[in-house]
Amino acid sequence: MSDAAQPRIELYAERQAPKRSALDKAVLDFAGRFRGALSRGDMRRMNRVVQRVMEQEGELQGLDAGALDAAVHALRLDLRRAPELSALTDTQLARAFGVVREVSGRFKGQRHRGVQIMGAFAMMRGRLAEMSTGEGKTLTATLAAGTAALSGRPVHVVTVNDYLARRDAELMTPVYRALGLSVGIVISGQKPEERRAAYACDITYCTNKELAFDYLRDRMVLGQQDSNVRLKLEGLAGASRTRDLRLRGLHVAIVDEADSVLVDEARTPLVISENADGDVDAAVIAQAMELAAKLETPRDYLVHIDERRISLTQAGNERVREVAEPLGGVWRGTVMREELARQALSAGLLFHRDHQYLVREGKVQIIDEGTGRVMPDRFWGDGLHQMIEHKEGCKLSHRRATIARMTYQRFFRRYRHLCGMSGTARQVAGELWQVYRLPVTRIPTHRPIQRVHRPDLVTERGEEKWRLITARVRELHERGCPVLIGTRTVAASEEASAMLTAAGLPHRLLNAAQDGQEAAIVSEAGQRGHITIATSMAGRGTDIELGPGVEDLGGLHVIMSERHDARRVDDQLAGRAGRQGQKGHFEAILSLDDPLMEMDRAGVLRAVTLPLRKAHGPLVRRLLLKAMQRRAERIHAGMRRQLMKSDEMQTRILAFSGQSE
Ligand SMILES: Nc1ncnc2c1ncn2[C@@H]1O[C@H](COP(=O)(O)OP(=O)(O)OP(=O)(O)O)[C@@H](O)[C@H]1O
Repeated sequence: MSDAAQPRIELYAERQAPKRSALDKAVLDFAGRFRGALSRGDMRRMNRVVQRVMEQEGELQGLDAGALDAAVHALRLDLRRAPELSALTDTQLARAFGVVREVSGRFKGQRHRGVQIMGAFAMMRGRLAEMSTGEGKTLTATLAAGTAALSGRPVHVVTVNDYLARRDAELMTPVYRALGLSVGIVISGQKPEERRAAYACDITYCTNKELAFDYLRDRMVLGQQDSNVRLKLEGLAGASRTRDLRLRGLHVAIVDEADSVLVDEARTPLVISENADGDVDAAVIAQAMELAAKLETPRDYLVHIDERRISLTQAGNERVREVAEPLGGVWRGTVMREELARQALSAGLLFHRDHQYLVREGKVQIIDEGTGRVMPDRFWGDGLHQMIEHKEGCKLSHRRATIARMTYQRFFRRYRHLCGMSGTARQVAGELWQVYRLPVTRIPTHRPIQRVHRPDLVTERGEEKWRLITARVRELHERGCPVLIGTRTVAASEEASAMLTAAGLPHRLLNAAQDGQEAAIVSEAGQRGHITIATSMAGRGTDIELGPGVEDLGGLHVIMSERHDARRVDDQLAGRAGRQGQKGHFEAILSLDDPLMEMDRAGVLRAVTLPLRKAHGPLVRRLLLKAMQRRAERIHAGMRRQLMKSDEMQTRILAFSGQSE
């Protein structure tokens, strides 16, 4: 790329949060309600860009290889003049999309469709393009990533797991290479030099987790100040400190599965910890667990299942003091002993094997409840991990100390240009605007959706539910229809597998395994006669191709056996059927025994609605479960707000002591 003009990009660029008054913020939050829907004018502009791209098709297809290269070169020179991505005009975008589309047609055999051009246009305008599952988001990203990279800005294409990062990068590399752009991949297990080399490429495909942690490590090198200013001030370009940096700043992020990355993952803070000096005091852990066994609910403590929290009552505090104070040591401090008691109660009551964690090779490994995947490198803090290890009879792991911490919310807000794609973002549009100032724009589908949604079936009891599911699966299987059964947790998928095995129905079970294997199994789920069980999130982002003759049988049949805490995850599961205008069926077979009903802690709603359920049956049961799901969504949104608040507060406090990031 030495032939092109030097891009005028900043060293380690990132956006500084604008200082706004509370009133300004409130006005902006309010205005956001109207930002998602495109105005008629915006719509006209978007359609005009699509039209202009299509109009160039003849001219561009007529170019020979040399002439197309020259067109790419001219485009690059033109795009590099823009001081900001947002300054690119519609005419420039239309030309860029036209050229990238032609290159994609020649080197990949796929020309972007009108709706994909719309999605890319929305992203170049700093929006989140909501495109239904199966609409080809991977290809859509090439228009935006290619254009942004040709303008000289480092682009990060962010996705949810290693498998997808690698797969998407490899799939699209022919297009980028033909545009003269280099592509890097950042996934887990890579060394710092490999990462640095990948981030030095024009376009880097990476997972949100690796990216955010690499940034966090860079911040530890750079310290607190505005990094760009600091680099300039200290004249560090080329000096040793920049050599330690991994990224080149936060210029452009294109986030795939954006609701999962920006909203769901945002519930967990990013923490870099290291093995701390000294072992965990095994005696204290054992004492805490013994103490917890002596406490009784509701006298001593209350369990808040929905918020996953335990609180001690006045009597409980007193009891803890009585039992623990004589033990001496850490037990003498009131705050400490109450915290230990709460943690020990949580370890026993809120964290369950095969739900929140697995025990593998004598180690407690956390399960990501959203994806059902195991996260071997994560640990619960404040002694909780060790208490669970104690409970399971495992060897206690090392004590860990936090050395840096931040949230995804804070991280992604720092991008100069943030945009994304998702099949399901509308339900969290308010939050995406409030947190990231990212409006959601709905893009129409390429072909009309043919998926049939059957009404939910809700039984009173779990056993009845599984009987119905097994019967339905058998009926479909006998006709040769492929069936995909979605469960919420690993444990539930195993239960489902046991049921089907008992019923003599051959199936493939997919949970918490490797992403690559998962994707392979999910992608085969559309073959005639296949039965597949998967946790709701497994295989997200993988295409399910229908086998020969399967469309005539009604396409893939998806059965949801449990509602997830968020409607979006259910919608993702439904979207596995009827992709790209193909035929497909979706139905939910649920029960009032499902864990979602735990939200109804004391069973009040259940008791109140019992006569109604008797009189009106299924409808009331259906509404009851929906109400619980809304409640779960509200609680989780509250937890994310709380995390953001505490993150902001901590930044303010730590900024004084110079420890944050
Ligand atoms: N313009 C196109 N021409 C031909 N085939 C296309 C085009 N765009 C996408 N496809 C094909 O459509 C299929 C679905 O694409 P992809 O998996 O990217 O969808 P998606 O929107 O990411 O789905 P999900 O929301 O489930 O992640 C792929 O097989 C892809 O090759």
